[in-house]
Amino acid sequence: MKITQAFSFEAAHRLPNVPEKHRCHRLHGHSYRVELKLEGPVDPFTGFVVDFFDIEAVFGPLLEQLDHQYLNEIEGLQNPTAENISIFIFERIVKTLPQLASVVVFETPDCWAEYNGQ
Ligand SMILES: Nc1nc2c(c(=O)[nH]1)N=C([C@H](O)[C@H](O)COP(=O)(O)OP(=O)(O)OP(=O)(O)O)CN2
Ligand SMILES: [Zn+2]
Repeated sequence: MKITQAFSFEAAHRLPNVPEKHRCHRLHGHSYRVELKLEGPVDPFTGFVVDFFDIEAVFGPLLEQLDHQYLNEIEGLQNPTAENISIFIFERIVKTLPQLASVVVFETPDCWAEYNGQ
């Protein structure tokens, strides 16, 4: 069974490794959407793969570190592409949420990256 919980945060960033004339080289912001996708068996008693409240409890503190921040200043996010943000989140929560199958980070409704650990 697969379950997904979605979150959102606002943040500023710039992409330091694109050419100067690339518009994302300049400081700008996004309303990010994060989807945490989990996979595992349904517990026959609770009916849950994982309680959504437990997912929120694990991800909440990390979400707070990202929300309304300049992402480039966060250790490990010096090049905050959607790809690198999804890796950053996955690596920090997978040990506590072993059912985590992938992390999807939407920069815009049309552009996103999904990381499943490889
Ligand atoms: N593979 C990736 N490509 C790009 C990334 C990324 O993370 N991974 N990021 C960017 C910039 O962050 C850029 O800001 C993307 O957002 P935006 O310019 O707002 O996107 P749109 O082209 O959809 O904006 P419109 O104004 O709606 O045209 C670039 N590439
Ligand atoms: Zn951007």
